[in-house]
Amino acid sequence: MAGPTASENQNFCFKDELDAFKLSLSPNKEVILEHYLAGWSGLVKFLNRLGNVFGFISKDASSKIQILKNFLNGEHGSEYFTVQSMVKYELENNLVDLKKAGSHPESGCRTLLRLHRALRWLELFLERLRTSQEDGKTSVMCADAYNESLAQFHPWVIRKAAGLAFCMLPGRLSFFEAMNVGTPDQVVAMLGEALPVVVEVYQITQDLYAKHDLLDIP
Ligand SMILES: CCCCCCCCCCCCC/C=C/[C@@H](O)[C@H](COP(=O)(O)O)NC(=O)CCCCCCCCCCCCCCC
Repeated sequence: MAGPTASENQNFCFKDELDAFKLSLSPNKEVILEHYLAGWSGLVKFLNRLGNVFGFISKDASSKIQILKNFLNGEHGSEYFTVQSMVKYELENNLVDLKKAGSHPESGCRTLLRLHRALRWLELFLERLRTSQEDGKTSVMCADAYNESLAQFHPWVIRKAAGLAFCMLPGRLSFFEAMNVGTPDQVVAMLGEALPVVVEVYQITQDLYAKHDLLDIP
């Protein structure tokens, strides 16, 4: 795998990507979709830098980001300003398949739920990275975080493919370097600052989805 060139590095810093999640929190603690999606796009950009073996993961994430962007830029875009307004709008207008896939297989609510579940994986993985020792293995941290979160929603074949892809992750130091944040200590400090934001965005969305009984939509 060829590493990123210096000029690519100038355009990328993992901290910026996580900052988008901070921006996604409105003053009254709603989640602004545009910034939430920018956060995800940044993560996908990072994943693409790690190599082609993660292509099937980044493709799926990108297509979900795109579905939501299309709503945001579409005729009813203003209804999609926050995750809260999206849920209200789609539910009030019967735009969500709540029990089984029907006429709205790609609603904003179900699409965002997939990313939301992945955000929990991100939280667990980043926390493991943050507290890892020098000899820690990113592949193990990633697999443990996945098994504790997203895996329960995936069929066997996806779990298998994901497990194989995790083995191709670079070691802890190269991984930190790819983040382009600075020394390992600086990466750890940045993660310590960024993680509470990811946790908060996750929790707000989780509570909202639980309140509307949306956590299991197909
Ligand atoms: C750094 C290693 C990255 C590993 C990413 C871990 C998550 C593994 C997810 C495997 C997903 C495989 C692709 C297919 C998924 C879909 O079946 C499934 C269900 O969708 P459906 O209901 O429409 O069918 N989709 C999903 O669950 C959504 C997955 C979204 C994954 C987003 C992953 C973005 C990764 C960003 C990596 C950033 C790493 C940063 C660390 C410092």
